[in-house]
Amino acid sequence: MMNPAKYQRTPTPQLSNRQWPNNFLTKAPIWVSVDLRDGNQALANPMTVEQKLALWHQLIAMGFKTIEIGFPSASQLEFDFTRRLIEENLIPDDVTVQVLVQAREHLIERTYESLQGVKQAVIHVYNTTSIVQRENVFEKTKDEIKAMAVQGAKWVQEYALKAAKTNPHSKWIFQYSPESFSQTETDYAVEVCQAVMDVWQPTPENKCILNLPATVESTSPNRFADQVEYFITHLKNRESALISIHTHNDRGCAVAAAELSLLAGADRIEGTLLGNGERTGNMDIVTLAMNLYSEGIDPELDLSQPNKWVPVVEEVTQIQTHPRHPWVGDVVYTAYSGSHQDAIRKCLLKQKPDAPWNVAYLPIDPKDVGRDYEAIIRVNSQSGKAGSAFVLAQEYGLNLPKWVQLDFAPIAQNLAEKQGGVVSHKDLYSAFSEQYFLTENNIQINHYHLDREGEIEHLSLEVNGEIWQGSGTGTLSALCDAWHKRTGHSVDVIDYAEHALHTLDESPNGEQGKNAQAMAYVYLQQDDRRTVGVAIARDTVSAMVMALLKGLNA
Ligand SMILES: CC(=O)SCCNC(=O)CCNC(=O)[C@H](O)C(C)(C)COP(=O)(O)OP(=O)(O)OC[C@H]1O[C@@H](n2cnc3c(N)ncnc32)[C@H](O)[C@@H]1OP(=O)(O)O
Ligand SMILES: CC(C)C(=O)C(=O)O
Ligand SMILES: [Mg+2]
Repeated sequence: MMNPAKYQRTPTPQLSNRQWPNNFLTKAPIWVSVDLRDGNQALANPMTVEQKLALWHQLIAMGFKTIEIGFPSASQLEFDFTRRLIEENLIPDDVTVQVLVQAREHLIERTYESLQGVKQAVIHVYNTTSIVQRENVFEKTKDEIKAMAVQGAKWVQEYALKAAKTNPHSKWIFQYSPESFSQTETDYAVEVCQAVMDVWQPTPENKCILNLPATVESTSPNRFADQVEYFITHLKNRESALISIHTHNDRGCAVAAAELSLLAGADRIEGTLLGNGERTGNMDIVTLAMNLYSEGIDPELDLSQPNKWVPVVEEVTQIQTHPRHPWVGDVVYTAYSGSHQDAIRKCLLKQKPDAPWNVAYLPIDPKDVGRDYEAIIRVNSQSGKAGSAFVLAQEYGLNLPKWVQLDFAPIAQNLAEKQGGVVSHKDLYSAFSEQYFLTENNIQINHYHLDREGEIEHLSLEVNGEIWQGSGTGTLSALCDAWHKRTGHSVDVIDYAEHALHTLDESPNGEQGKNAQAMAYVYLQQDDRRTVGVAIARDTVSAMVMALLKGLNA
């Protein structure tokens, strides 16, 4: 049985003059991928060294400059992976590796051992400061927990000095996390971090990193931002620390919390690609980076080819990407519903290549992340005329006039209802051509002849072996006249449209060349019936004649 009385709100500081809601983001934060550590520790089957290497290379290719590679003191595999990166010289000069360790001496010692010969590394030490863990896990007072942090900071510093004796060229950067910061009294978190800084004595030129985790997300993003703003504004020597944020997604708001933390003054964000991580995951760097991108901010990560990096992430985590995952899911740029399709089609027609992106229902240009417009609109039973028109235009170059779109809509709808899912482009085109195109089986036109006499055109045409003749102010009206003479029925052309159609033709020597054909559409009124005819032919007149004949016989 559900019982909300069982739960209570995590206390967060009362800010009387909070600033973060007034701020805007203007640049990307310092990104830190923790896929190889936090992401990895959440997997039922942790990554092998080879899988870690595959992901490492991918992260480098995407532009990450700090990568938490693991917990080298935790297992031989983690240790060996660290050694492999160093010994095989796989760490580019502009990339810094980061490693996690508890505030325990033997683990810190082993961590430095794993890093022998590294050019530069972040030693990330943590201990929890949260109320629940102080009371129930560590059974320690606030002062005792602070002492653990101080002791950890001292060991980190001492072992760095020892390492400098054998490897004077290694540069060490110190990072401390008050684990479960978001479930810690914020003034106490400041006190602990201040004590750690007293040990490390960082300066603005040689900063330490203070990483503030929402280890378990337990407040709303605005209250987490309050915690961060309180922390930053109460830290004495803030200019000597980089403020880093590490959120988890228990309430589904890890990205929002990180984004608001940046408004509150944070410099650096830790997270994973697509949000793999403990429980509901770590903060998804892809989502946050793309959020910035969609507001015109350079994310300083290359996320343009999800088709390359998503499979790597899926392979090492054995987790499939949700089709509606923000920015990169399979269907996130696809519209099935009629009014969305209509709006997208109209906006895309108006979108100028160099103008700011201004397309309804598409927050970014799908091409930026390697998506074709072809996949944007898929026709099913929820689609309207615009969906079919878009597909036939994108895939087959047909610019259907609105009256053809309207005429074809029920046919496409019928097909979608019969098939019960998405109608393939091919099926849609077949339905269209079956409905409208004139084929040689229907009618054969052997030749036609046009003569102009002043304003009047005379048309002579052989249809299925019979000669038709008529006159009018143009080819269409001459043809309508010929029809009237033959059948006694009058026909009016309500509308007419034509356009060139470029198709690729294969020449006998195998080379492909462009071939222009003519597409014609006619909209006719015969007695009380309205019909549509469409045709493709070598020249405009033939297309017009054939379209009209098709319309007449529809
Ligand atoms: C929020 C996070 O993501 S934190 C990172 C979590 N990641 C991992 O734990 C993965 C790697 N960890 C491991 O492989 C193992 O935990 C090891 C090898 C590091 C340590 O293993 P063990 O020594 O067997 O201890 P175990 O994991 O059970 O840790 C519990 C002990 O460490 C202490 N401890 C836990 N965290 C810390 C810390 N940050 N600093 C100091 N002590 C700590 C606990 O109080 C407990 O002590 P006790 O044995 O005296 O009761
Ligand atoms: C070790 C820390 C940074 C962590 O992963 C967490 O608190 O979530
Ligand atoms: Mg974490």
